Amino acid sequence: MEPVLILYASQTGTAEELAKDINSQLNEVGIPTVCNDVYDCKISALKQYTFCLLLASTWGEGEPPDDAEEFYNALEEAKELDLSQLRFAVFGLGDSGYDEFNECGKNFDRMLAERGGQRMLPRVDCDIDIDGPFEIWGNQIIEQLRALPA
Ligand SMILES: Cc1cc2nc3c(=O)[nH]c(=O)nc-3n(C[C@H](O)[C@H](O)[C@H](O)COP(=O)(O)O)c2cc1C
Repeated sequence: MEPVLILYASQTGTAEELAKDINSQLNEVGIPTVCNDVYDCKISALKQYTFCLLLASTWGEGEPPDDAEEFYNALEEAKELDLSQLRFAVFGLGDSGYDEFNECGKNFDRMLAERGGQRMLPRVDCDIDIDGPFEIWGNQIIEQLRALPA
Protein backbone atom coordinates (compact mmCIF):
# COMPACT_ATOMS: atom_id res chain seq x y z
CA MET A 1 0.00 0.00 0.00
CA GLU A 2 1.21 3.52 -0.74
CA PRO A 3 2.04 5.72 2.27
CA VAL A 4 -0.58 7.85 3.98
CA LEU A 5 0.47 11.47 4.47
CA ILE A 6 -0.11 12.68 8.04
CA LEU A 7 0.25 16.43 8.54
CA TYR A 8 -0.02 18.52 11.67
CA ALA A 9 -0.43 22.22 12.36
CA SER A 10 0.26 22.78 16.04
CA GLN A 11 1.17 25.66 18.35
CA THR A 12 1.87 23.92 21.64
CA GLY A 13 2.26 20.32 20.55
CA THR A 14 -1.17 18.73 21.06
CA ALA A 15 -1.94 18.22 17.37
CA GLU A 16 1.63 17.07 16.85
CA GLU A 17 1.30 14.47 19.62
CA LEU A 18 -1.97 13.17 18.15
CA ALA A 19 -0.44 13.04 14.66
CA LYS A 20 2.43 10.94 16.00
CA ASP A 21 -0.06 8.73 17.82
CA ILE A 22 -2.14 7.98 14.72
CA ASN A 23 1.12 7.56 12.81
CA SER A 24 2.21 4.79 15.22
CA GLN A 25 -1.24 3.21 15.19
CA LEU A 26 -1.19 2.96 11.40
CA ASN A 27 2.34 1.59 11.32
CA GLU A 28 1.38 -1.02 13.92
CA VAL A 29 -1.26 -2.42 11.58
CA GLY A 30 1.16 -2.37 8.66
CA ILE A 31 0.04 0.83 6.96
CA PRO A 32 3.00 2.91 5.78
CA THR A 33 3.00 6.64 6.53
CA VAL A 34 4.86 9.90 6.11
CA CYS A 35 4.32 12.24 9.07
CA ASN A 36 5.26 15.92 8.82
CA ASP A 37 4.75 19.34 10.32
CA VAL A 38 3.06 21.50 7.65
CA TYR A 39 5.96 23.87 8.31
CA ASP A 40 8.21 21.37 6.53
CA CYS A 41 5.79 20.68 3.73
CA LYS A 42 4.93 22.37 0.43
CA ILE A 43 1.35 22.27 -0.78
CA SER A 44 2.61 20.48 -3.92
CA ALA A 45 3.21 17.43 -1.67
CA LEU A 46 -0.58 17.03 -1.49
CA LYS A 47 -0.50 16.04 -5.17
CA GLN A 48 1.75 13.09 -4.44
CA TYR A 49 -0.57 11.19 -2.12
CA THR A 50 -3.96 9.50 -2.27
CA PHE A 51 -4.60 9.72 1.49
CA CYS A 52 -3.94 12.66 3.81
CA LEU A 53 -4.81 13.06 7.48
CA LEU A 54 -4.52 16.63 8.71
CA LEU A 55 -4.59 17.52 12.41
CA ALA A 56 -4.78 21.25 13.04
CA SER A 57 -5.32 23.49 16.03
CA THR A 58 -6.70 27.04 16.00
CA TRP A 59 -4.92 30.00 17.63
CA GLY A 60 -5.25 33.71 18.24
CA GLU A 61 -8.74 34.61 17.15
CA GLY A 62 -9.45 31.86 14.67
CA GLU A 63 -5.98 31.73 13.18
CA PRO A 64 -3.67 28.89 12.23
CA PRO A 65 -0.66 28.10 14.44
CA ASP A 66 2.34 30.33 13.63
CA ASP A 67 4.30 27.56 11.92
CA ALA A 68 1.32 26.67 9.76
CA GLU A 69 0.67 30.12 8.32
CA GLU A 70 2.77 29.73 5.20
CA PHE A 71 1.22 26.39 4.21
CA TYR A 72 -2.29 27.62 5.08
CA ASN A 73 -1.95 30.84 3.08
CA ALA A 74 -0.37 29.02 0.14
CA LEU A 75 -3.27 26.58 0.06
CA GLU A 76 -5.80 29.41 0.29
CA GLU A 77 -4.16 31.16 -2.66
CA ALA A 78 -3.78 28.02 -4.81
CA LYS A 79 -7.29 28.14 -6.23
CA GLU A 80 -6.22 26.13 -9.29
CA LEU A 81 -4.54 23.30 -7.37
CA ASP A 82 -6.20 20.07 -8.46
CA LEU A 83 -6.46 17.65 -5.56
CA SER A 84 -9.06 15.40 -7.15
CA GLN A 85 -6.80 12.36 -6.47
CA LEU A 86 -6.82 13.08 -2.72
CA ARG A 87 -8.91 11.48 0.01
CA PHE A 88 -8.53 13.38 3.25
CA ALA A 89 -9.71 13.68 6.82
CA VAL A 90 -9.31 16.74 9.05
CA PHE A 91 -9.18 16.52 12.83
CA GLY A 92 -9.51 20.05 14.21
CA LEU A 93 -8.42 20.95 17.74
CA GLY A 94 -9.97 23.90 19.48
CA ASP A 95 -11.88 25.22 22.43
CA SER A 96 -15.55 26.13 22.14
CA GLY A 97 -14.94 28.90 24.69
CA TYR A 98 -13.45 30.90 21.79
CA ASP A 99 -15.68 32.70 19.30
CA GLU A 100 -13.91 31.25 16.27
CA PHE A 101 -14.22 27.63 17.31
CA ASN A 102 -11.96 25.40 15.25
CA GLU A 103 -11.69 27.95 12.44
CA CYS A 104 -8.36 26.62 11.21
CA GLY A 105 -9.59 23.01 10.96
CA LYS A 106 -12.77 24.21 9.28
CA ASN A 107 -10.81 26.20 6.71
CA PHE A 108 -8.36 23.40 5.96
CA ASP A 109 -11.29 21.05 5.44
CA ARG A 110 -13.00 23.58 3.16
CA MET A 111 -9.88 24.33 1.13
CA LEU A 112 -9.07 20.67 0.52
CA ALA A 113 -12.64 19.99 -0.59
CA GLU A 114 -12.77 23.10 -2.80
CA ARG A 115 -9.66 21.85 -4.61
CA GLY A 116 -11.31 18.56 -5.41
CA GLY A 117 -10.32 16.38 -2.45
CA GLN A 118 -12.86 13.83 -1.19
CA ARG A 119 -13.55 13.50 2.51
CA MET A 120 -12.84 10.08 4.01
CA LEU A 121 -14.83 11.18 7.06
CA PRO A 122 -16.69 14.32 8.10
CA ARG A 123 -14.42 16.91 9.76
CA VAL A 124 -14.03 16.56 13.51
CA ASP A 125 -14.29 19.78 15.52
CA CYS A 126 -12.72 18.56 18.72
CA ASP A 127 -13.24 20.55 21.90
CA ILE A 128 -11.12 20.42 25.07
CA ASP A 129 -12.01 16.76 25.74
CA ILE A 130 -9.79 15.18 23.16
CA ASP A 131 -9.26 11.53 24.04
CA GLY A 132 -12.73 10.18 23.19
CA PRO A 133 -13.17 11.93 19.83
CA PHE A 134 -9.59 11.10 18.85
CA GLU A 135 -10.02 7.43 19.63
CA ILE A 136 -13.23 7.24 17.58
CA TRP A 137 -11.65 9.14 14.67
CA GLY A 138 -8.51 6.97 14.74
CA ASN A 139 -10.54 3.77 14.74
CA GLN A 140 -12.65 4.96 11.80
CA ILE A 141 -9.55 5.92 9.83
CA ILE A 142 -7.85 2.58 10.49
CA GLU A 143 -11.01 0.68 9.59
CA GLN A 144 -11.27 2.49 6.24
CA LEU A 145 -7.62 2.10 5.33
CA ARG A 146 -7.51 -1.58 6.30
CA ALA A 147 -10.56 -2.27 4.16
CA LEU A 148 -8.70 -1.17 1.03
CA PRO A 149 -7.63 -3.88 -1.37
CA ALA A 150 -3.95 -4.77 -0.82
C1 LIG B 1 -4.05 31.96 23.24
C2 LIG B 1 -4.97 30.87 22.71
C3 LIG B 1 -5.81 31.16 21.66
C4 LIG B 1 -6.70 30.17 21.17
N1 LIG B 1 -7.59 30.50 20.19
C5 LIG B 1 -8.51 29.58 19.80
C6 LIG B 1 -9.52 29.90 18.83
O1 LIG B 1 -9.61 31.03 18.31
N2 LIG B 1 -10.41 28.94 18.48
C7 LIG B 1 -10.38 27.68 19.02
O2 LIG B 1 -11.24 26.85 18.66
N3 LIG B 1 -9.44 27.33 19.93
C8 LIG B 1 -8.50 28.24 20.33
N4 LIG B 1 -7.55 27.89 21.26
C9 LIG B 1 -7.52 26.51 21.81
C10 LIG B 1 -6.46 25.60 21.12
O3 LIG B 1 -6.74 25.41 19.75
C11 LIG B 1 -6.46 24.24 21.81
O4 LIG B 1 -5.97 24.39 23.12
C12 LIG B 1 -5.67 23.18 21.07
O5 LIG B 1 -5.86 21.91 21.66
C13 LIG B 1 -4.17 23.48 21.02
O6 LIG B 1 -3.52 22.54 20.21
P1 LIG B 1 -1.95 22.66 19.87
O7 LIG B 1 -1.21 22.38 21.14
O8 LIG B 1 -1.70 21.58 18.85
O9 LIG B 1 -1.66 24.00 19.31
C14 LIG B 1 -6.68 28.86 21.75
C15 LIG B 1 -5.79 28.60 22.80
C16 LIG B 1 -4.96 29.57 23.30
C17 LIG B 1 -4.06 29.25 24.47
